[in-house]
Amino acid sequence: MSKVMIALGGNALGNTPQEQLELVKETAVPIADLIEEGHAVVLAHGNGPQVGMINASFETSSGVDKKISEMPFPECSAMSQGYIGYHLQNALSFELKNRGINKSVVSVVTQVVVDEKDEAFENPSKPIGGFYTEEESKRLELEKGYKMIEDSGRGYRRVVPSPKPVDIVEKDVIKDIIKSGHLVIAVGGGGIPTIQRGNLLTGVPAVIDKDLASCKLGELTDCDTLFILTAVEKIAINFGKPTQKNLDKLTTEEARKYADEGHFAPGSMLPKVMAAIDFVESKEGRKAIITSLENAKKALLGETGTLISNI
Ligand SMILES: Nc1ncnc2c1ncn2[C@@H]1O[C@H](COP(=O)(O)OP(=O)(O)O)[C@@H](O)[C@H]1O
Ligand SMILES: NC(=O)OP(=O)(O)O
Repeated sequence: MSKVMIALGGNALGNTPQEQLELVKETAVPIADLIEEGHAVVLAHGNGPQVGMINASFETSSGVDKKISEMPFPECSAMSQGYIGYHLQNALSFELKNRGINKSVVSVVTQVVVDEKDEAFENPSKPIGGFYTEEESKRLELEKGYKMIEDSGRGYRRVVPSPKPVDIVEKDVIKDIIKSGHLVIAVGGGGIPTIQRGNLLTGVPAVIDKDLASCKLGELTDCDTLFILTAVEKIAINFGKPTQKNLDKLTTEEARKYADEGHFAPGSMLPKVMAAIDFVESKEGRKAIITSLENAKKALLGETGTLISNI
């Protein structure tokens, strides 16, 4: 049995709180399957759509009603961890109880240390919030000073800095929860990005990539498998072209070569592949699997998904 660090992608959560509350019931099933089979699981999730929505809502409301204040970005990250964690806890507890599995599910509001000199602060690249037309995007750039980019043919989105995770502040308590046999949800949305000066931790306006933060948490909690669950069953070269070829297995050297050749889109698949490479190379014997949520069980048995491994 393995110890699995799961990074849950956007399709596990949907785009609105109402959609999310329904979707997490399905999301809980493959996760409970893994637990039922005896695997130890640590769970992380994204927050791009959610943190963007929370921040934009406060900005808009505070412009209309002066009794509503603007919400600083790190607090928006904390709120996103809170409500996503609440939905996941609720759905997972239900699914586990129905199977007679006696485990509590708990979310840890997680702060992740970043380097204040990380060059990502000068180069916003992480898409958040909803999708806009080109016209709306130009207006948002002018009116709100947002930086907007076109996101993989899906429309325009706001981008914010995405520094690399350096350390996880709550790592010891997360390890204790795992040791106690309960299910922990941590580094939600990549964690709240935090600058550390001595004992003082200060949140900063940014969004850490959840796949990179999951890689860091998987290393710190000594997981043997990093499981990146997204919308595709396998990763591909020549993605979206007539020559697309899905990949079953690749070494970190092959993965790096394909990444250098530009096969993985920067705002979406590239960070997943980079997180997988980092995780596999962090300790001999570690492996990473990228697949879809519904294929999680089969992928862990080696029947589908893309396996990144040097064994
Ligand atoms: N080479 C590739 N192989 C497979 N999928 C790719 C590739 N390049 C880009 N993608 C896209 O990346 C998406 C996953 O990224 P994203 O939607 O940002 O992830 P998340 O599930 O974490 O929200 C896939 O659904 C697919 O559309
Ligand atoms: N924080 C983060 O990586 O979120 P998404 O996976 O939703 O982009």
